[in-house]
Amino acid sequence: MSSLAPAPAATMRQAAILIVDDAPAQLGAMRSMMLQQGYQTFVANSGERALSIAQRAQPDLILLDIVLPGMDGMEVCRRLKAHPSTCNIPVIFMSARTETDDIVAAFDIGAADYIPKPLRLAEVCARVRAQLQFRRTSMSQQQQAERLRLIVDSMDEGLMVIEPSGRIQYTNPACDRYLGYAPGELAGAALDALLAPSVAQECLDLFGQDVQGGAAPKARGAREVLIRQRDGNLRAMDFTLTPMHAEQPLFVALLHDITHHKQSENALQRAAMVDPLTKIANRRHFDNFLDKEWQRALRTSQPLSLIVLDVDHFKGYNDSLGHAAGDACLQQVAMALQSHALRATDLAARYGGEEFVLLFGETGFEAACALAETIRAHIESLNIPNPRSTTSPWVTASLGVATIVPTQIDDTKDFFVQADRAMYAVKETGRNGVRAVKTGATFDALAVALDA
Ligand SMILES: Nc1nc2c(ncn2[C@@H]2O[C@H](COP(=O)(O)OP(=O)(O)OP(=O)(O)O)[C@@H](O)[C@H]2O)c(=O)[nH]1
Repeated sequence: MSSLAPAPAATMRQAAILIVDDAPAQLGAMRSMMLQQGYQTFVANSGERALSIAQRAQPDLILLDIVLPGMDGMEVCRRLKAHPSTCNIPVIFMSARTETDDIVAAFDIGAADYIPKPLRLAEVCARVRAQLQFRRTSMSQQQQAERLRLIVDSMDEGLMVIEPSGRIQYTNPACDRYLGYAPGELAGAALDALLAPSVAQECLDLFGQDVQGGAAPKARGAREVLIRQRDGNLRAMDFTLTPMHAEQPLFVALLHDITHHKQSENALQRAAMVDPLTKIANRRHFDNFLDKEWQRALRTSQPLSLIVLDVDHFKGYNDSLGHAAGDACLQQVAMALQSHALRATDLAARYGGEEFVLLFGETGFEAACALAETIRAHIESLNIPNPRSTTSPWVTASLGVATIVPTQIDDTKDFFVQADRAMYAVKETGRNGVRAVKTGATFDALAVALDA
C-alpha cells in the first residue's frame, strides 16, 4: 500500500465506491485503501446486498467480485445494468478468473473494467481513478448536452436541422408551435412541404453549393419567407440558414416569427393611406389610385371620371357652430361620399380641408353627371343646418366633374385642373350644383370632328 499514488485533487470531491466481496480480509483491505484515497465507501458481502446499496446510495463506481455466495457478480452486474437508476454506474470486476471467455462475458454485460486477482492495489487505484475521471467527463458532456437541449427547447425562435437533400431532421418546440405540428411530426418531412417550391429550390441550391463548393460555409442573412403551417395557412417568418460543422453536412434554419411585425407594418401602411379625421382615403392614396386607374384606362381606352367636391360656406359653418361641429360635419359628408364609391375601380378621398374628390373608373360622361347630381342631392338631404349659408339652410356642396378617355398626350394634372375649374364655376354661379366637362385629346378630336 505504501506504493500507492497520492489521492488526486479530483477525488477530494469524495466519490463514493461500493466494494462487493465475500472475503472479509479482501473487503477490509480494499476499503481502507479506498478511504486512504479519499473516497467514501460502501461495502457488501453478497450480490443481493450490493444491489440494494447500489440503488439506495447511488455510488459513483462499484468494485465487484465475481464469485459470491448466491447471486454471482455477473448476475449482479446484469441487474445493475437493467435498472434505470443504476445502469450508468461503472462496474469494475475483480476476479481470479482470467480466462478470455470470462473477461469477454464481463465486458459484454456492461463491465467498465476487469482487474485480475491477486489484486495489485496501486493498479486498482489507478483503474478506479481512470473510471471516475471518465465518468466525470461523460457526465459533464451529458450535462452540457442536456443544457444545450434545454436552450434549444426554450428558444423563442424556431429551429430546424435540415439535411442537404432538404429532408428535415429535427425541429425544436418553438418551430413545431409556430407551424402547428406535434413534437417530432416534422422530422423526415421535405423542406418543400413548408416553403414555396422556388424558395425550397433556392435552399437546395445553396446546400449543394456549400457541400460541393469546398469554400468555408457561411451563414446566409435572414430573409423573409412565407412558411406553410400544418393547417395550410401561411405565416411570415425571417428565415436564416447556417451550415453546421458536423460529421455529415447539415444546415440549421432559424425561424423568427414576424407576423405581428407584418401586421403592424400593414396597419402603418393602411394608416398612411387614410385621412385621420374622416377615415376615408387621403390625398396620397387618391393620387396613387388615380395613377393606377389612369394607366388602366390608357390600356383599355375606357373613360375615367373625376368629381371635385367642395363644401359650401364652410368657414361660416365653423364660425357659427365651432370647429368640432365642423369636424363632425366633414365626417358625415365623407360617409355620404363613401357610399357612392363602392366598386373596386371607385375611390372617395378627402383631398384637404373641406375639399373631397371621387374617382370613377370605367365611367362615362353621362353616368358621371348622374352620379354627381345624386351625390349633391345626398349631401343636401343630410339636412345638416348651416346657419350662415346664403345658399341653403343646409350644408351643401359644389361639384365639378371631368370625364376623359386618356391618351398618351393627356396627363392627370390637367384632368384634375379641369374638374377643379368646373367646381369653381359652380361656386361662382351660386354653389350647390354640378358642372361637368369632357376633357382630353379624345374629346377634343371628337368636338373638332363635330364642328367640321
Ligand atoms: N372643422 C374643420 N374645418 C376645416 C377643416 N379643414 C378646413 N376647414 C375650414 O374650412 C373652411 C374653408 O373655408 P373657405 O375656403 O373660405 O371656403 P368656404 O367658407 O367653404 O366658402 P366656399 O368654398 O366659397 O363656399 C376654413 O374655415 C377652414 O378652417 C377641418 O379639418 N375641420
